[in-house]
Amino acid sequence: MSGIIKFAANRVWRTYQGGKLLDEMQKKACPADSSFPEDWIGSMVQATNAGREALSEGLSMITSESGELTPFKSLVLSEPDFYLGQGCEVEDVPLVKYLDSATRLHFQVHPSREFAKQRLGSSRGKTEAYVILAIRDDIQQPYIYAGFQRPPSRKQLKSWIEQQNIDEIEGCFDKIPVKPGDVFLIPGGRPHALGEGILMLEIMEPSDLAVRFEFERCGYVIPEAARFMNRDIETALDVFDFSPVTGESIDSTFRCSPELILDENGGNRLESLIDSHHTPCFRVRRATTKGIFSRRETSCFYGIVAEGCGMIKTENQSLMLNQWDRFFCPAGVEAFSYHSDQNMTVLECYPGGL
Ligand SMILES: O=P(O)(O)OC[C@H]1O[C@](O)(CO)[C@@H](O)[C@@H]1O
Repeated sequence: MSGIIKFAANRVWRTYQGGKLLDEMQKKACPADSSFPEDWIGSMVQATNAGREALSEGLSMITSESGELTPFKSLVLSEPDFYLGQGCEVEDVPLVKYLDSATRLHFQVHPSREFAKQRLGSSRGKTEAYVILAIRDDIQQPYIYAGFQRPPSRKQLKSWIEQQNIDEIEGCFDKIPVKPGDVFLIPGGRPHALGEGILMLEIMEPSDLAVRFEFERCGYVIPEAARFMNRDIETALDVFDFSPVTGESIDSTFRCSPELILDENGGNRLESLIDSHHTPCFRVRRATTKGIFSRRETSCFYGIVAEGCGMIKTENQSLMLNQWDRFFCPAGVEAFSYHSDQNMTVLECYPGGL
């Protein structure tokens, strides 16, 4: 395999409900919400699901040229210079997911990279970004929670967590309205919860580290080991950034506005959604094609077809792209072109810090 790789669905078990829209994308006979609300795209990260350790979840599998099912990660590691490019390590490549929530997710906070390195023996934290793709029809006011608008003291939060006083915890946040096309970056340390009825592309540092400080959602009780990353509550509290993100500073702290990189006369457009001035952890671009869009990228990336359909062509390959298709473009494939007469939009997710 020496070119662009398309991925099949890779559904992952989580503690919350959702995934009906992902079932629809997969053209399942009876789409329904379940405990598989996420699809990890070309993932090189193992999921951490307490009580399900015997199962291998998270890692994407691909069919090799000899017909064997192999982890995508093994293929990448067999030829890192071609797939990742020189100087890029597997840990530099973001974890990218479709996430489809039927219910509000539990309140959680992820470690920053520094915290993960210093305190958890992990090279990556979980700074994460959301590109909102769609909202369910029955949701009138879609929202996320992010950052404390009214930060509690550490002591107060500890007691609310111990007593599971979710009303008090929820009172620390304002609902942040979201709509398709919106982009948010949630740095490690910022507490958050995603609202119900949101389909998004989620891009994050490649880890599954989470402090879950709301222990029960919709009847599911999070096992103790999964609450504080198998550590104590003081360690969990150390993860939080308690500094306030007031109503007025929500947008400047979390929202990312697209920046135009290229606008060709014919209607092709390349925009930067997340760049190194937002975070060193990953980059995200949006390519819209009307006609033929010739591109050069020396870095590897995941491509996700968010709208429309068309083709991607290289010197040796010509692949159909339908809406919701996802692929990996190795660093060694520098020149490629998108072809579409329907404004095909591809979200491109790149490693950071290179
Ligand atoms: O607690 P769970 O069920 O693992 O779900 C956590 C989910 O929340 C997110 O961190 C989004 O906030 C996802 O990346 C992650 O999979």
